[in-house]
Amino acid sequence: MAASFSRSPFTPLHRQNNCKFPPLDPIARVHISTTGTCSKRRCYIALAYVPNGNDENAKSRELQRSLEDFPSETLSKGPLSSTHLSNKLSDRSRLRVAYQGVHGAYSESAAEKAYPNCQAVPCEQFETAFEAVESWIVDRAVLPIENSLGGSIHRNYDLLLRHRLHIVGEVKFAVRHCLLANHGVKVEDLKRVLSHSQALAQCENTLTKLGLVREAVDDTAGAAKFIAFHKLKDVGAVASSAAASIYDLNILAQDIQDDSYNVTRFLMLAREPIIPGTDRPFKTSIVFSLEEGPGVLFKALAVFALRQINLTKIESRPLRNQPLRASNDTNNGSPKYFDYLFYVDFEASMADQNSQNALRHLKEFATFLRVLGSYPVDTSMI
Ligand SMILES: O=C(O)C(=O)C[C@]1(C(=O)O)C=C[C@@H](O)C=C1
Repeated sequence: MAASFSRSPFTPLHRQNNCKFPPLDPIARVHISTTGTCSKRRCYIALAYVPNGNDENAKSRELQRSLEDFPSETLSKGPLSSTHLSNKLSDRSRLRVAYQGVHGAYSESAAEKAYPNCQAVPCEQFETAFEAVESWIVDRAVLPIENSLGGSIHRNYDLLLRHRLHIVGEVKFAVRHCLLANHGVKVEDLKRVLSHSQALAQCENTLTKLGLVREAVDDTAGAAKFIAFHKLKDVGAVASSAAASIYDLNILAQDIQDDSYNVTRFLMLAREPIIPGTDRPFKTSIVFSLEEGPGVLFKALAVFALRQINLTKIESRPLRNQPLRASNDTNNGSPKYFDYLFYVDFEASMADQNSQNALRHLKEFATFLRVLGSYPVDTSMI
């Protein structure tokens, strides 16, 4: 039987016709529906924060978003005003932090590391976490952006651009994977293994040696929950030791990641940027696009090199919704180029004159430039 995990951003897993997944945890699991038709208990959220950008404005104006399984204190018969919402937020002593996955996911632990004593709020998809912050349902989101073994989480790069949240911090989290199975199941009984695609990639060598068929699902803890609920005897899960105890599974093998140093970097996202400082090491994340032409990327990176600004990450992503561009010597049959967005992290604060000069220089020839955030570097030892 193939695990049927939800791919639709708004369909709760347990509502899928062919999935007998258990009901979701009692703790708020945020489902934001654009149609507003799927909620048991519904609360209408007036979006107090209207992001810039025409698309987003249009979407925000719809205003009616249903929220399922949201704590009753925030449910109201009529639409909530922004005043209601901000009062609710200020009443609360604990920061509400959205993460993707279910209880026991690494992202939950990262959220708790980033914001100790927070109330971690599980979300089905990355996009749901972005929307939960934008619509004031939660205060922050903590989402993975890259891993030392598996590389970039491209989806979150794309969502950073599509949404208007600000990066206000980063947190690095050591990921130690276990092979989990139901009690009484031995390694040799296993035929398949479920986990998040990143987790499967991080355990490539071990899983290949064991000859297990890999199946990607939404998150590691969700995989553990699934095999436990269905009492599967020939399917294992790659997840944390915390997930093993939460879902009462046996740990067949520990530290199965390909390298003992397996670190995921998470971004902390908020509606408002923080004021960049110079009192401690800061990092700045930007995204830009360039004209096509020889040496243009070289020129863009030189604005940092010339000022001795160290780059820590560069990622390119396709520029969506933009037709392919023809080369300069346009004639029929001439080559067409893909357009790219370049995401760059550099080690400097936006409060530094040096950074401001670099970005002013880049703006002279970039076709698009946005600062995603300037935030303290996570210098904690892993
Ligand atoms: O599935 C989880 O437990 C997650 O928190 C997601 C996630 C990811 O998206 O990369 C987070 C950390 C690990 O790298 C593996 C998976």
